[in-house]
Amino acid sequence: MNNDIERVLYSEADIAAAAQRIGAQLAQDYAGKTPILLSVLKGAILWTVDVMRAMDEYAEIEFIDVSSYHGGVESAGTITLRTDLTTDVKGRDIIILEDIVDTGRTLKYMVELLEQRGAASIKVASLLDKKEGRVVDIDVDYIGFDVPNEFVVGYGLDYKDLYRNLPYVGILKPAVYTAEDSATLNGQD
Ligand SMILES: O=P(O)(O)OC[C@H]1O[C@H](OP(=O)(O)OP(=O)(O)O)[C@H](O)[C@@H]1O
Ligand code: HPA
Repeated sequence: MNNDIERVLYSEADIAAAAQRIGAQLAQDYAGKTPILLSVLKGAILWTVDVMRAMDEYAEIEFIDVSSYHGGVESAGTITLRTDLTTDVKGRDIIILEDIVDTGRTLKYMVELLEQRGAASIKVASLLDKKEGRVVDIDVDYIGFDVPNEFVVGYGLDYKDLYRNLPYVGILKPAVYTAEDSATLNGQD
């Protein structure tokens, strides 16, 4: 699996430090508020457990499962709500936990959904912010790293549902997806 990575961008230690930094900042900013940490599955799983453990403040943890990449390297442009959250967010302070904000479509969808449901406040804490990928106008409030415009995997981020279990974030060798995509096109997959 490591052989498929062109270059490591953020090591396990880099990511741990970012989670500590953001967890501590959230504890300070949300003191006495008991926010909901809303983890966006599946990509944000590792980021969620690391940030929540670094946040020394009362908080509830919820999950929502949305997808637009369907395992590939391009956003489908439409968001599929696979599993909704069951908690009432009306009047609550929400912190969306994301692994990456790229085109911004997933985040925009999430913010609109939470606004419609009457959330009191909505902020986002993302491990990665790929600003060059943006196609909708939306900002990230708490950023782990500004990531270059490359397709990255690891620490929750996937290609075809693989690589999420790498402890670091790295650039996937383009040969991995170009080879697989052309195999698919040729009916070999
Ligand atoms: O800013 P965007 O272009 O919308 O991309 C960001 C979203 O893409 C990934 O999810 P994906 O659809 O791959 O689902 P997954 O988390 O289950 O892998 C990632 O976890 C974000 O939620
Ligand atoms: O660079 C990425 N890698 C994995 N998943 C993603 N979802 C949006 N951008 C990416």
